[in-house]
Amino acid sequence: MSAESWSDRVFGGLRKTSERLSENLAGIVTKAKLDDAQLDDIEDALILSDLGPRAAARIRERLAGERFERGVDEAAVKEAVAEEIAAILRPVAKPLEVVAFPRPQVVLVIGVNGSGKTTTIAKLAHLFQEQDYSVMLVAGDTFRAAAIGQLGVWADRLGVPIIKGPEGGDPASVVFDGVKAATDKGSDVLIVDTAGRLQNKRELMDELAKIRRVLGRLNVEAPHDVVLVLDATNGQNALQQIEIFKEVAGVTGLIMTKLDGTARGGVLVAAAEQYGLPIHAIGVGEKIDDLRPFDPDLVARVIAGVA
Ligand SMILES: Nc1nc2c(ncn2[C@@H]2O[C@H](COP(=O)(O)OP(=O)(O)OP(=O)(O)O)[C@@H](O)[C@H]2O)c(=O)[nH]1
Repeated sequence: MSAESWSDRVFGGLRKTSERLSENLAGIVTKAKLDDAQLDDIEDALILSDLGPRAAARIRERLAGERFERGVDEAAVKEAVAEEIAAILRPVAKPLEVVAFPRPQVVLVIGVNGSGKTTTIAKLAHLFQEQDYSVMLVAGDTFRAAAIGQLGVWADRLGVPIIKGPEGGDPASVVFDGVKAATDKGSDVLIVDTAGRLQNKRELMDELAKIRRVLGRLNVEAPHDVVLVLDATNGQNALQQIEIFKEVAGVTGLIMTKLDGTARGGVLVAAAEQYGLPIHAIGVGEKIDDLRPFDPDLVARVIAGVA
């Protein structure tokens, strides 16, 4: 762990998002009481900050119902916004837990190329290692030699075994080998990388369905988790990806990466409100320990600019 604390990194990572919201809210509250026009402006500001129409409407509702005992000013509004964002995030904040019996717990990781999938797998492996779980990786994206190579480099660095097939090989057969190897070795967690070819929905769907069939034959419970990795810099497109991957892959939870590179981190709130899928962790940097289970209250306060 680097010297900087995790909350400092979340704060630093979400700084742009927080500034965006502050800029959008600046100067809106000008009267002693919030009137409808001001509430409309606040709602617009929240939508402009990528929180999405549903979360924005919910926060508006909350503000309209607030009594603001100590007078209304920007700080009071931000405080109420933070509280409502926390109320949206709390129910979905769920770390990935290793509960599978028999072992291994099979975690299928999906997401479009470039979303940060490979790095996230490495960070997840590290997170599990820190909890004393044994981890094995499967390079299931057999379409790109680079993806296999990159995961291999991470596996070496972390000292975890990795099962690879030949480039162009059948992903389901590599996954099969992975589950067998992890079972034989008694590994606690098996993390499976998959191809992210969203351009060809049919092929992707067939491939994931085949992986599921093969997994199910070895262990009816597997995959235990289907984790979608999203790149926060994609803003509203990230929501579309949830929609599509839910349909093709039966997503069980989300990890949002690259929150440090964007002012669009509000999309985390939109995703939570719109889909209610568990959010397992957030990524705020490229280093191995830049991924942690997320603390909804901390994130809410940072986004709203009251931390
Ligand atoms: N700033 C920042 N960069 C990240 C984060 N997560 C991943 N990255 C970077 O994003 C880039 C893409 O990450 P990969 O892990 O290669 O993503 P991928 O989805 O596997 O992409 P392909 O291998 O191209 O399919 C890399 O340069 C990572 O270092 C994050 O939380 N913050």
